Amino acid sequence: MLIGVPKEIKIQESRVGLTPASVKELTLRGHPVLVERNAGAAIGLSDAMYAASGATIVDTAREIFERAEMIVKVKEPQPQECALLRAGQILYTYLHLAPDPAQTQALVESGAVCIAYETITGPNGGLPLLAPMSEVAGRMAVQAGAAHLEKSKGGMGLLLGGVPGVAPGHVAIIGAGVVGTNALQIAVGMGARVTVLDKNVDRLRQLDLVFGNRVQTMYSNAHTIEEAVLDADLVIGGVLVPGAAAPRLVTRQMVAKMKAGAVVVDVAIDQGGCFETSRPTTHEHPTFVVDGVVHYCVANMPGAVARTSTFALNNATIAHAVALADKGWSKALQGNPHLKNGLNVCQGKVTYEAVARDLGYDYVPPDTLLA
Ligand SMILES: NC(=O)C1=CN([C@@H]2O[C@H](COP(=O)(O)OP(=O)(O)OC[C@H]3O[C@@H](n4cnc5c(N)ncnc54)[C@H](O)[C@@H]3O)[C@@H](O)[C@H]2O)C=CC1
Ligand SMILES: CC(=O)C(=O)O
Ligand SMILES: [Mg+2]
Repeated sequence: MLIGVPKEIKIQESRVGLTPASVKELTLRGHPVLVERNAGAAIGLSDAMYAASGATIVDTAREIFERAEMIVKVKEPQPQECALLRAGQILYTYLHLAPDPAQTQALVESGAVCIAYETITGPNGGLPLLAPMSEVAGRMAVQAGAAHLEKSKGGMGLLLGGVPGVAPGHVAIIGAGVVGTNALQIAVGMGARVTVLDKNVDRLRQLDLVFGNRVQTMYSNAHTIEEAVLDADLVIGGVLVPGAAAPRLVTRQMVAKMKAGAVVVDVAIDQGGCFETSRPTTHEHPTFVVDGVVHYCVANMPGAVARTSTFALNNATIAHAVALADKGWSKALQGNPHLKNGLNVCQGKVTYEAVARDLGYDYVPPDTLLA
């Protein structure tokens, strides 16, 4: 199968869909790979490294989209990329469709076979192709939050870990999944006081066993969320209902009552965000202020540490890329129910139930499209 890797074009996005090592996995199995010139140059992955792994370097994304049978990317296709997709072509990347009707419409119209990293499941549960980026974003969330608590960034002028004789800041983390757990690790490491909320009590139990009295665990409901958010200096949103738009758990009224100069980092923004006041921002302009509260809502946080993120992502994506290339999409999906859960749009149909429900499409089960 001919595979294509265009250079990412989202603002300040330097990750790349395949590393040279991943390219080699594919070329060694007889699958030719086209890589756009300079696709990995910004993170030290040169065209020469790709060529040494057997890739052919091509000058334009247009040529890659025209020729490749499978496109491997990182971020959701931007409008000019959607316009280049072809019927029957495989698109293997993050999509985050539920909060993005325009992209969904474009993918439906393309007729392409669109497999979303973020809804592929794992044999032990969880979302193994989302997890590495959630690890990155969860760790970064505390870093970003701490930086924006500084006066020069609009915050209240608070050092998260405190100093001897002065109390540390309070970090409230909503969602105790991969983002939440990684944020918690860093916040505890920095010496902050930490509260973590989730609806999944088993998850809270596990964190309690590991972190003991260094974190306070709370069952998540409207009451506990309000209590935690109003007392917090930094609130991190990391909730997820897989594939669906994020629940708006922190209301505009709660934000209005937060401390002046507090910071919220809405990691769940790529699924629409869990603060009513959130809207997506970019690494170029990462924050805005509502009612005196600094909002950091960057939808591609791992793009800021693109080198680490690219290697971590490829560790999780390459096995399915190889299966898709070896078997073709239909056989690969028939042979693996977890990969099948990644199919969001296929040949003009919406094949992921939560996306169909949130955006008002008819849901077509993937099995009806597998030959
Ligand atoms: N902005 C960015 O750059 C990035 C964003 N993300 C996003 O972060 C979000 C979280 O991802 P993961 O941690 O991997 O998901 P996860 O599935 O590991 O964890 C989500 C947690 O949210 C909890 N949850 C669901 N409803 C809740 C509620 N009402 N109250 C409290 N907790 C609730 C679940 O029980 C689960 O423990 C996703 O939307 C993901 O796409 C991930 C990576 C990068
Ligand atoms: C998960 C995601 O959206 C990202 O890594 O940008
Ligand atoms: Mg994102």
